[in-house]
Amino acid sequence: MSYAENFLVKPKFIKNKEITVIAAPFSGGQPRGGVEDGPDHLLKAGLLNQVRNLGWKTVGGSTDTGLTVMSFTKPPNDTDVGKMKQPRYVSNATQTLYKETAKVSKSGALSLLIGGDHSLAIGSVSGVFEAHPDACLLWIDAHADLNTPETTESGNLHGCPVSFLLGLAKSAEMEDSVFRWVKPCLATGRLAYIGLRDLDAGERAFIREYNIAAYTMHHVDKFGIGRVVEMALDRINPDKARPIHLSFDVDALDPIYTPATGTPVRGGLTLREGCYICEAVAETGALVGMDLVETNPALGSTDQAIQETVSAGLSLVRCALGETLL
Ligand SMILES: NC(=[NH2+])NCCC[C@H](N)C(=O)O
Ligand SMILES: [Mn+2]
Ligand SMILES: [Mn+2]
Repeated sequence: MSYAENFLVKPKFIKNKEITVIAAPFSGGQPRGGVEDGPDHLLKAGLLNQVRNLGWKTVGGSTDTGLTVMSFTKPPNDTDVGKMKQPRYVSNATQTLYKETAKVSKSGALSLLIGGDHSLAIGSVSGVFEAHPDACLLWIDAHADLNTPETTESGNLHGCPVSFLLGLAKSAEMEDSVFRWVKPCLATGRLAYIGLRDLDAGERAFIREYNIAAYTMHHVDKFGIGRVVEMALDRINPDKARPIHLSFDVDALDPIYTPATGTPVRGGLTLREGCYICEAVAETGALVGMDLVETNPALGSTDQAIQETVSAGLSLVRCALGETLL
């Protein structure tokens, strides 16, 4: 038995332990420069080889090395639509990503998105759910990213992807807008959050109204991460039959571990708690898609801060792919 075969994750919905990495150097969903360099840092730190060393076959991608590096161009005259900032840029980018991700997922491989800001999840989740329509979504984040074009206070679209996926935006802004292509693919009962600690008023109202499974840092303290993950998965995947998409915003972790990110919030998950979530998902064998987003190397105050953020991100990916299973 080879060293790689020794890793025990047994993917239920993925062909031959195949994976394609999609690098999306995109920052249009928020105002801070640098998050577009996240993928490059993660790749230079050895992401592809680390994935391969866990027995995954990196397949497909534009260069047939299992990696697709996307490129995005800013459309001219991208004026605000309602409160939404850079709506055409985000719509074009996420639509392109959606098509790429759907292709990967339909090929039977696991789709791993490295970002880039969290607006990208409009595309990655749409693409994964096209191939796996019965999937559920675990969203690990300090934020709910559940604002609609009406409720957003900042206008930054990285604060809105979940509302698009759920189809919560009701206004004409959505119907006539550049985001017409987004088909709501997610039901409120298939979404769970872990790590929340910075919610806007509109987001809190939606969580209550739709009874969304939302575990804040308070719940993590109260029940411990083990129970929280169990409760979250019981809510969205009670029969354990559904594929799982894991969308991980590095700001879910405490800024002690991931300082180089655009909207850090103190009082977050420890690195071990973040890894535990990923390990618990790996254990199910049901992972079909993962996003690792919001690594912004430009916001690390020292080289060490950047390096720690990148290596924490890599740990999360490896744990989700089975590194620590015995
Ligand atoms: N993906 C993120 N880091 N999102 C932060 C969102 C912050 C805030 N709730 C907003 O809508 O602007
Ligand atoms: Mn966040
Ligand atoms: Mn986020």
